Amino acid sequence: MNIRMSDAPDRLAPQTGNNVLFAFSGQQGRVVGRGVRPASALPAGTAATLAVRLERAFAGTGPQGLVGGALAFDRSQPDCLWHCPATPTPVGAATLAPQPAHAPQGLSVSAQPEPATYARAVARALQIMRDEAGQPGALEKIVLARSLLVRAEAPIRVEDLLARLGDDPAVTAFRVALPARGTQQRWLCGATPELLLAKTGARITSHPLAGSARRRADALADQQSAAALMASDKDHREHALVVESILDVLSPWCRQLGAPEGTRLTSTRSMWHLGTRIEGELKDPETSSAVLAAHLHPTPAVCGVPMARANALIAELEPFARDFYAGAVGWCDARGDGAWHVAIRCAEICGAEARLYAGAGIVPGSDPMAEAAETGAKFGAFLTALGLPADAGLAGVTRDEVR
Ligand SMILES: C=C(O[C@@H]1C=C(C(=O)O)C=C[C@H]1O)C(=O)O
Repeated sequence: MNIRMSDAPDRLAPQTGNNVLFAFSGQQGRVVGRGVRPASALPAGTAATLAVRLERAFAGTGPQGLVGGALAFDRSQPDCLWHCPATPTPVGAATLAPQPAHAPQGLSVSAQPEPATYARAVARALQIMRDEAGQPGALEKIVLARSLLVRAEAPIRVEDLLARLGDDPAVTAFRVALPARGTQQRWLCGATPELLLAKTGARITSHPLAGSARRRADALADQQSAAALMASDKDHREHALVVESILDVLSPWCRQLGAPEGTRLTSTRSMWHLGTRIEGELKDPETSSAVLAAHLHPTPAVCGVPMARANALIAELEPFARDFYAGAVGWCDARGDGAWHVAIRCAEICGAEARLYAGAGIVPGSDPMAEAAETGAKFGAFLTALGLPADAGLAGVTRDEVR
């Protein structure tokens, strides 16, 4: 499908009140859902009840509504979806177009955990892989994340952040209102390069990424970094597990499915990735993109193989709950057409605090401190949007890996 920005329809869903509940801007189009909190919330639930909840929501408001929001990383945790009954309004009334964006002031950054602690968790996962190798159900891949807590002097303005994050044409900038914490409004806000699933009619597309290298300011060094990634056996193994899993999950839903272009290099302003575009045709074009996204996630790009084993170890090895990080964010209309993205390169914003997350896939052959450096590089785009140095996430990573 791959809608070019110029062809992509703008969808605005303003109705009751003008509070933005979700907004997306990228190659899949520009979508803004507005409504009133908490009245516009879809009853929360998990993937098991999503199809029924969507049907009920759209039955109540006719074909013009939009549902959008976030699916939690942990499949047993409730989603956070908003239903915006739409009345078409002229495009331009609400935009995500770049605007003067003011960077937050007086920022402090603390790593949680420190890179060395993160590297020890990676080493532990690698030991488990060695111990289990060859056994049925052995751990083959796990994605471990770390976090940066950024504190500002005053509440962080998500609309300013979004304008800055959307500056890279390779990403989809997003913000999704999350359930409030006490009286504080919470947002998940980010710039994801990874398409989990988009659907138009019977056509579906997924563009998984796995296997990463930091981009370099020097053109030659940048090309060398890309070439090394394309030649890396470890990164191709890490990537292949994701593609296989997505093909396995989608194939029962599809009359045709494939990855005609194979695996290629893809890039954002700060990272190189291995990516594979997957295209398919649904048996039933009425199947909602939200339902398919809920079945697909979390893919081994953010969790691991086998999924349940990796999920349990993530809870044990990471010192924080992922909540909506590494879940899915997106939107769909009454026909189920829409786009869902992997919720990465993002942060939870609550008042004057931003909690940033970044993870890296671990397979046999991974090097713990190199993975800490990779996560450090993945913070770069968000840190830049906050007005911080892109390499602030590399503090505490040993010198060799930062070169
Ligand atoms: C988990 C993240 O990114 C994922 C992991 C990748 C990797 O391990 O190479 C690459 C892209 C994403 O699928 C993240 O950015 O937090």
